[in-house]
Amino acid sequence: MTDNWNKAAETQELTEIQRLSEDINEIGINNEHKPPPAELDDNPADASLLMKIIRKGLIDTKNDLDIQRKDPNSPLYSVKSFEALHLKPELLKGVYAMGYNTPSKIQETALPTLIADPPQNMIAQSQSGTGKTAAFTLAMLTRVDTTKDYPQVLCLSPTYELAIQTGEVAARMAKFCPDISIRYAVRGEEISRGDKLKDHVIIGTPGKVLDWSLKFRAFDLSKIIVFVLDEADVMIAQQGHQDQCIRLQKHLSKKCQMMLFSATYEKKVMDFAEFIVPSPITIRLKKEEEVLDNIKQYYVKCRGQDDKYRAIANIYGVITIGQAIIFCHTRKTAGWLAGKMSNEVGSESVGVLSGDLTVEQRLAVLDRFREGHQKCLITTNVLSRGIDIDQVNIVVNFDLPIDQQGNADCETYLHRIGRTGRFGKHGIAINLIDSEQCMRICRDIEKHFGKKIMLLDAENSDEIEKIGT
Ligand SMILES: Nc1ncnc2c1ncn2[C@@H]1O[C@H](COP(=O)(O)OP(=O)(O)OP(=O)(O)O)[C@@H](O)[C@H]1O
Repeated sequence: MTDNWNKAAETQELTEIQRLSEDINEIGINNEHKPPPAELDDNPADASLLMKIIRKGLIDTKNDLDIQRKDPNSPLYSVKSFEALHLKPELLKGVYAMGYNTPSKIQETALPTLIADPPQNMIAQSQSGTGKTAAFTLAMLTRVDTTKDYPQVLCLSPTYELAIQTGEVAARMAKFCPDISIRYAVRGEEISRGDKLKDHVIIGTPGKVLDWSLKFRAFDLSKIIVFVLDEADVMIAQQGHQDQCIRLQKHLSKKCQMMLFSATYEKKVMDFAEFIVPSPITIRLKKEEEVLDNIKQYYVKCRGQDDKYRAIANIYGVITIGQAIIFCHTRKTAGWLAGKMSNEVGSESVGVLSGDLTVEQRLAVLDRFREGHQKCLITTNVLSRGIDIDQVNIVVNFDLPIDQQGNADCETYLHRIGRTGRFGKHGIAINLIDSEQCMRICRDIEKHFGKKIMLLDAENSDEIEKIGT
């Protein structure tokens, strides 16, 4: 009886929620002639329903995106259309075929400069998930001369997965440019001695590109007219990558246009970038702009590893999680956590991606997650940068990111939490804290970005419910 009553009440409530959500979507923000839904503010019952709508994510996210696009402080703000950016008609068609209607701030700001003549070097910073890939990819494709059959554009990424993802974006953008040929230079792709590449665009990781260009002489670096470093700060700051990138850069012609993109640049990295890139145009964010407002950050106090696991289980039990990425410090912890979670929810729902897998295994895990077969991906820093999966609404730092000295690694933190809240979506970042030292690191991160990381009691389901997106 009580069950039926509850069900009836639930159905009525859902109908109410749907009605209200339709009203809100209908009013929309595009329709400036209609008055705001004042009655929602006035009626407390409606107001609590509104909260539920927001929590259930029933409001059309398109409207939310539109709101952000009209806010000059948002990284999605733009005043121009893609047409006004003077892209080639085939690329414009590609952009629209991808469902992009208007450019983001970084696209609007960077693209006109990147495709103008004479070519200019650029070091650009924009928050995670704000469309940097499209910005540099469109610039790369614009520069290709298909009457010449040799590599002209070289784009380097720090990881295999990111190179593949960028290549896929470039291929989709170039859908209406059938003459442009793109080649991946990543582990698993092989060429033979004596091969001469005819592809216009090479996208790969530094080691493989070095092999193909300098060892196999499969293409001539001095003929490259555009050189892109994605995740540029890590490419020029991390020892291994730095040596490789600088070796490659030495063989480029003086006229080669250099484009460096990232969401983060530590001061000394930016200084170094400005030193190695001749006369760059620099697009920088202020420190307080780096963390996106659409990602809410929390910390949970835990008593050890098992307690951290329980916190995740509690959160899972209460809020609707589209997909989650959980970052661990080591492969060992990732494996341990995956084992525990698999026991509880079944191994088919949990993926683990760490550096000990083969590239084929890594790609297969990522594909399964991207296609939504797995709801939760447990990983290490290998996946902290660039990976773009729309449905990820929670990032958990099972272990906070630290540098080699054991201090807060603020850049990695920003990239990790940026796996959620892509292109204006709402996201949640949860940091699990199990020691004084961890708490100190959390505070350092908070101070560094000047954005509050709020305490969340993972034993309190009402509190957890409030943070749900
Ligand atoms: N103009 C646009 N309109 C709509 N969606 C867009 C637009 N530009 C990019 N996107 C989408 O936004 C998402 C994030 O873009 P992208 O991966 O390029 O971000 P990013 O700035 O490179 O992030 P990160 O710093 O994490 O590498 C992608 O899913 C992309 O398809």
